[in-house]
Amino acid sequence: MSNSITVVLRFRPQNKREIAEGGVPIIDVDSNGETVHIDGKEFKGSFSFDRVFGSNTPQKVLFDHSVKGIVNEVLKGYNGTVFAYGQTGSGKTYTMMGSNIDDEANKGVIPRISEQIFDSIVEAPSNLEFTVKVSYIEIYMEKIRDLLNPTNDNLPVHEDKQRGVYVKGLLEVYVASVGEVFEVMRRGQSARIVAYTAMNAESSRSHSIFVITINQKDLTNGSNRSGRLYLVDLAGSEKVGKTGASGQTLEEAKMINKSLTALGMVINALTDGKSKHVPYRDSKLTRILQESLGGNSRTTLIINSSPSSFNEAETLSTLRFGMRAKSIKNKAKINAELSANELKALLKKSELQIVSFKDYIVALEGEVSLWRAGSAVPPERFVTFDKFSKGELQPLPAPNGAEAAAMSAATEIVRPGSTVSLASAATNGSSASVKVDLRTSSPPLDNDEKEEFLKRENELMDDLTKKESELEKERSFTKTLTDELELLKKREGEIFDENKELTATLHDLKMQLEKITFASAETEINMEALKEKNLELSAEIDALRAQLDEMEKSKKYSDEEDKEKRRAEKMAQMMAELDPTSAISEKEKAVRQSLQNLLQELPTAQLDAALESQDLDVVTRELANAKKQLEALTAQLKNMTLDNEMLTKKRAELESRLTTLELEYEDLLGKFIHESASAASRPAASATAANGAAATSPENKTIQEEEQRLHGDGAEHLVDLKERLEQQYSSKRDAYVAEIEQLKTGLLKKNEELAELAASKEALEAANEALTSSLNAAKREASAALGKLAALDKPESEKDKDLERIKKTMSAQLQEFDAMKKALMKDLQNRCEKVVELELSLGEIPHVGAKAAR
Ligand SMILES: Nc1ncnc2c1ncn2[C@@H]1O[C@H](COP(=O)(O)OP(=O)(O)OP(=O)(O)O)[C@@H](O)[C@H]1O
Repeated sequence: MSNSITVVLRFRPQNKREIAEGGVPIIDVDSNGETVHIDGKEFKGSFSFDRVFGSNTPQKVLFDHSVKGIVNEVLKGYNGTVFAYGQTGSGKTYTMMGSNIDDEANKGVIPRISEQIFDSIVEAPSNLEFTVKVSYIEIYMEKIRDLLNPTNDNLPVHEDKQRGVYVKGLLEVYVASVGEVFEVMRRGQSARIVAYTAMNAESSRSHSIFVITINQKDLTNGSNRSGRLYLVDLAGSEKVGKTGASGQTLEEAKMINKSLTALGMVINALTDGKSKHVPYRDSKLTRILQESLGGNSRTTLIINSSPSSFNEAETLSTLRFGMRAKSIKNKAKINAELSANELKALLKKSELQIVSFKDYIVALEGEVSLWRAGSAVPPERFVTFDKFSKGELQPLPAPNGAEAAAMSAATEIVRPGSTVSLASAATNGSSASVKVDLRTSSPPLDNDEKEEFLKRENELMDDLTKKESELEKERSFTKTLTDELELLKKREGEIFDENKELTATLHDLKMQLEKITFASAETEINMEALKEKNLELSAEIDALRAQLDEMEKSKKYSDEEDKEKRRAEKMAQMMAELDPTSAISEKEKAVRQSLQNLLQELPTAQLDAALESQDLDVVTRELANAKKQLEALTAQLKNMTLDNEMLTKKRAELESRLTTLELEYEDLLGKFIHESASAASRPAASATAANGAAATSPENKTIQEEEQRLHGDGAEHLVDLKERLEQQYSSKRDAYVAEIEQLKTGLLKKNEELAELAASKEALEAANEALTSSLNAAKREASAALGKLAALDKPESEKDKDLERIKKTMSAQLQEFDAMKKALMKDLQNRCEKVVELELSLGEIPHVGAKAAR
C-alpha cells in the first residue's frame, strides 16, 4: 500500500537583516491552515500543503499537529523520517533541535520526539520489551562523520536484505531515558561544523541525521518489530552572493548545493512519472534517505521559509520543492520478524500450497503437451487457476507423436536483442504473436542475484571509502606540500631580493671598509703625532700647574704679607700719630745729656744754664700733643659709637622690612588661596552651566572643554607661582636672617670692642694725668733745684751734698718716669693694635651688609 509524503510549511519571523534591507512580509496564511498566499514582486498566488504554519507558531503547536503521529507509526514497526528543508537561516535547526533543548517552549522536534517515544514506552503493554538506540551523523563535504565518534569521518553506506540501507561502522548508543538521549544530542551537537555567514551567525555547514532505532519484542509470542526514525536537519541552500561565502565556506556551500541538487533530482525522478531510474547513489544524502524517499518509510518533510520580500526568490524555490515532494509515494511496511509458531504455521501453509501448486502445474503441463503435439484443446477445457482452486478441472487426453514433433520444430532459439514471436497453431487457423524487445527490457534480477549484487556493491563501497580516505589524506598532504612549496617559492623570491640587497650592501660595505682602512691608517699617523703633542702639552700643563701652585702660594703669602704690611703700616702711622714719647725722648735725651754735663763738668752756675725752662716747655708741648691724640682717639671712639648706632638703626630697619615682607607674603598667600578656591569652583560651575545649556552643540562642548582645560592650566600655574613665591620668600628671608645674625654678632663684637676702647681711653687718660702730674712734679723739682742753686752762698761741701742729692733725686725720678713711659707705651701699642683690628673689621662689615641688602 502506498502512502504520500506529508509536507508542512513553516515560516519564521523576519530577521534583523531582512528588516534592515527594507524587507516586508509577503505571505498570508489561510485560515484553514493549509494554504499560503504569496504577494511578491515575482509571484502572486497560492501554495497548499498538508499544513502551513505562520511566523509565530510555537514549537509545541508544530510538533502536535505534524510530527507527533509519526512516533506511533515507528512504534508499530514502520520506518519514519522527518526532515527539514529550506534556504540557509530559514529555521531548520530551530525547528529540528530548537534554540535550547532544555527549554520547554523552545525545544524542537527531536527532543520532543524523544520524550514522546519514552512516554509511549511507559504506556505500552507490559508484554512488550523495548530497546532504544541512537546514533548521530553529519554529511560534511560528501563524507559521513560520526558525531558521537568524530574520528570516524568517512564512513561507507551499505545495503543488505535484512537492514536495508545503513551506515557501516556507526556508533550506536543504547539509551534508557530522555535524559540520556539529550546527553547524546549535546555530545553530537558540540562536534557539528558550523560557521558564520551573512545570513546566519551559526550556519550548519553539513546535513545532520539523528537516528533513533526502536526494537520491541512481544514476550508472549517472541515476535520482534523494529522501527527506525531518521530526523534530518539539512544544510541550507544558499546563494553565495547573498551569504558572502568565500574560501572554505564557499567550498562547503558548493558541496551543500550539489547534494541538495541530487535530492531534487531524486524527487523529480520519483514524481515525473517517466523516469525508470532514481539516482539515489548520486549523493550520500540521497543514498541514506533512499528508504525515506519513495521507499519503506512514513515521511514528513518540513519546509522552512522566510516571510520576507527580501528572500522572495528563495521562498518560491522552497515552496516549489515542497510541492514536488508532496507527490512522492512511499511504500511503508512493518518491519516484523515472525515468532517460531508463526513461522511453523506459515511453513505448513506453504507446504500445502506447494502440493496443490504441483497438481496445478501437472494439469498445465498436460494442456501444454496437447498443444505441442498439435492437438486442439477446447476452451471449456483450458486449465485455469480459478478452476483449479475450485477443484473443477477435468483430466485432458494424452497427445499423439506427430503433434509433439511439430510443436518442438516451431520453437526458436531466443537470443538477446532479437524479437521473439510466439505463434500457436490454433485449430481455427488464426495466430496470436507477442513481441518482446530484449534490448529494452532486461529480465529483473532474482533475489540471489540482487543479494550478490548488493554484496559486491558493499565491497566496492568499502573500497571506495578506503580509497576516498586515502585520497583525502593524499589531497591534504598534497595541499600541505603545495602550500609549503608556495611558501618556499615566496621565501626564495624574498631571499633572492634580500640577497640582491645584501650584495649591494656588501659592496657598499667593502667600499666603506677600504675608506675606513685608509682613514684608520691616516688616523694612526695623526694619533702618533697627537700623542707626542699630548705628551708635550702634559709636560706644559704640569709646568703651568707647578707655576700656578707657586703663584697661589705666593699670592697667599702676598695676601698675608699684604695684610701684615697694612697692619704694620697702620700701626706705625697710628703709633707715629699717637707717640708723644718720640719727641719727649729726643728732649729727654737732651735733658739727660745736659744733666750729665751739668753734673760732671759744670759748677752750679752752669747747671742753671743747662736746665733751661725751654726744655720743660717742650715736654709740656708734647704732653699737649698726646692730649690731642687722646682727643682724636676720643673722637674716633665717638665716630665708632655713631657707627654702632647706625648699625643698630639699620638692624631695626631690616627687622621692620622683614616684618613687612612677612606681611606681604601672608597677603599674597591669602590672595593665592582665594584665587585657587575660585579657580577650582569656576570649572565646576561652568561645566554645570554648559550641561544645562547647549548640550547638543558640539562647538559649545569644545569651548567648554577648552575652558576647563584653561582653568586646569590656571590652577597648575597658581600652584607653580605659589611654589616659586615660597622659594623666593624663603631664600630672601634666609638671606635677611643671615644678614641680621651677622649684624648682631658684628654689633656685639663692636660693643665689646667699644667697651674695651672706653676702658683703654680711661687708662690712657689716667696715664696722661699721671704723666702730667709727674711732669709737674719734675717741674717743681727743677724750680726748687734752681732756687737752691741760686743760694750759692752755701759752703762748698754743702753745695756738693745738695748737688749729689738733686742728682740722685732726678735720676730716681727719671728712672720712675722711664718705667712709667715704657708701661704706657706698651699699653698704647696694645690699644692701637686693637683699634687697627677694629678698623679693619669695620671695613669688612659694611661690605657684607651691602651684599645682603642687594
Ligand atoms: N520560528 C522561529 N521563531 C523564532 N526564531 C527563529 C525561528 N526560526 C528560526 N529562528 C531564528 O533564526 C535564526 C536562524 O535559524 P536556524 O539556525 O534554525 O536556520 P537554519 O535554516 O538552520 O540555517 P542554516 O541552514 O544556515 O543552518 C536563529 O537565530 C533562530 O533562532
